[in-house]
Amino acid sequence: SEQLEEDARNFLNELDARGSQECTEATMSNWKYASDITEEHREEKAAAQLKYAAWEKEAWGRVRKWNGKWETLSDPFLRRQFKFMSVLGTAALPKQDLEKYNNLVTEMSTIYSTAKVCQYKDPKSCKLELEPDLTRILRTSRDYGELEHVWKMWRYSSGRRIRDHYKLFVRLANKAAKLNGFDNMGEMWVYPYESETFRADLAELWEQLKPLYQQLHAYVRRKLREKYGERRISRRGPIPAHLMGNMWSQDWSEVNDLAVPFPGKASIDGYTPRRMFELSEEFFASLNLTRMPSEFWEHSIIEKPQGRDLVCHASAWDFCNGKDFRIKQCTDVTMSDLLTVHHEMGHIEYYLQYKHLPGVFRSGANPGDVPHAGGFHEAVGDVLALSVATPKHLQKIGLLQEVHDDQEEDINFLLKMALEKITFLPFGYLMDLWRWDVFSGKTHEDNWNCAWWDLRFKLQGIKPPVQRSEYDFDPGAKYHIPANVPYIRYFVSFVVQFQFHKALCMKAGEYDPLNPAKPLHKCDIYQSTDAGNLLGKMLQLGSSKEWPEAMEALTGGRRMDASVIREYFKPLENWLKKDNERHGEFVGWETDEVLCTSEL
Ligand SMILES: O=C(CCC(O)(O)[C@H](Cc1ccccc1)NC(=O)c1ccccc1)N[C@@H](Cc1ccccc1)C(=O)O
Ligand SMILES: [Zn+2]
Repeated sequence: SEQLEEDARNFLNELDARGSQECTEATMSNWKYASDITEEHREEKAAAQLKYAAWEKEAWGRVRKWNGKWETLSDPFLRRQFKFMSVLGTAALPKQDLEKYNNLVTEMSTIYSTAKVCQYKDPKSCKLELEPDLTRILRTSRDYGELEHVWKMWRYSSGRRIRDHYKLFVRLANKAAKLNGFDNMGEMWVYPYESETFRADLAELWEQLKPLYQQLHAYVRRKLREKYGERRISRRGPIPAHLMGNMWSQDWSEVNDLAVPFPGKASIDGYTPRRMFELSEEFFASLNLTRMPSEFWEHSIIEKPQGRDLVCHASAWDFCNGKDFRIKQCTDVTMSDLLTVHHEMGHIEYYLQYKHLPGVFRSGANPGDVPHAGGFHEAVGDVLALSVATPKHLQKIGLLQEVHDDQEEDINFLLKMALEKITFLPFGYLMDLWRWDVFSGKTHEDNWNCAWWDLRFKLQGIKPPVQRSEYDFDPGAKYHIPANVPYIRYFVSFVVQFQFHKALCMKAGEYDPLNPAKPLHKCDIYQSTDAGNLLGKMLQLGSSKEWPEAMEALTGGRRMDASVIREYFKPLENWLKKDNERHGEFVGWETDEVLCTSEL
């Protein structure tokens, strides 16, 4: 009835106004702790989280009174708000359990963010931190022993120390999931993807992408064998995990110099973090998207503050008041961090584009909210970075001197992109494959670490440089596990970002499937307001529409489609096949080594 619609609209508006206020308060306390880890800030954050949970419970109780009525509303925009607000989340836990749950996540995240490691050459000096120290060593050192030391000691100082916290966390997480009507927390995490076939679709995407990954793996293994010798890198075995230039072997682009036969690297020396952020803002503005508000520049933390502990892992924050948006990032002046800058700015741009929507359609950065269409949020900045990374664009902005537009440079460029994008796929997939199995009980806590290395071997074709056991907890050495941030969103993003890129490139006239002079990997959408307007229209939807509908608005398609990323890398795939054949490389990996012993 008209009256019911009217009452529902008023009811939701009132909840939304109060919810934004509560959200602002809670986010501020969360920010203060994440940017300055002190006991006082920890207590304040804990209290604010309980206060926010009390509000969520009150709102949920009032929404329930509409059960049986809201389903009959004719406006889908209203129905969808009720649908989202009907799932309470972890606030469903009894107060003591919720307090314990929150404290465990904060404690695990703090152990991770404050972990220190001793120098390889000087065991008495133990002040090395993940950012920037260990990240730099992993990226620049080619000393096998030093890399092994850093890889092992990081896991000793982070993952191993949170194993027991994680046991209790899993129990409480599953208790919360059951109180929400889910079998376990893994089911609650995939619910926002609103698709019965979501997990099957992911498995199919990986099957379609595995052949390309295996070709790349075989090529890189040969290059690393040539560098470190046959004894360390066997012809048919998995690659030792500490040699890929990244602490988690999730991005191999830093071994680019070993893998890519030619120099000609772009350099960002002489830049400052502020310039890096302004460069990114410039790109968004060139697309007729929104520039950063003044509060952003005023309150963001874009360089690591000295003299205090903080969570350095990058994040983008929405303070729920339509004005205050911030990034916290311990920016290092490197090309890799320039990509992270675009990634974080993409989150902020999404916030800015959908800030007019009701709060329930604005997915937040808080790990608590499982953002709907999480994969899109993770893709926005990366889509722009696909244009920025092209030699054509890097030369345009003065980050690359000479550009010769030939086949050699093409393969060179595609190899670097594959070392960043293709090598990530198995990692992006296995992170939650492992966690879903842990939440469902399929992987028992006595086998956590060896189940992790089974997946790391099976999907990534890597092995630990030193044997592991169940005294270790290597998943805990990756931020998103102690911080309880779901990860499948990144796998989704790495697939859909190429679908978005293709649609925007066509709109910008930069890509033409019938014109070999305009292949997808050479496209740069910079300054295309047509492309920007199309992207903006999708961003303004937030999660007010189901994600296939949002995708259709941009790409015309409704499914995740691996054929686009395969098309982008086609020239490289052909080149790798030929090169691996020419060298008689074995494609794939096998081992009879025991990577992890399950004795406790
Ligand atoms: O973790 C990140 C970047 C941090 C973030 O922007 O995804 C951040 C993670 C986070 C931090 C604190 C609480 C929750 C999530 N996510 C956000 O800031 C965020 C999340 C959802 C909505 C809006 C912002 N990237 C992943 C994967 C990745 C993505 C892109 C390139 C390379 C690698 C990684 O580093 O392993
Ligand atoms: Zn992100």
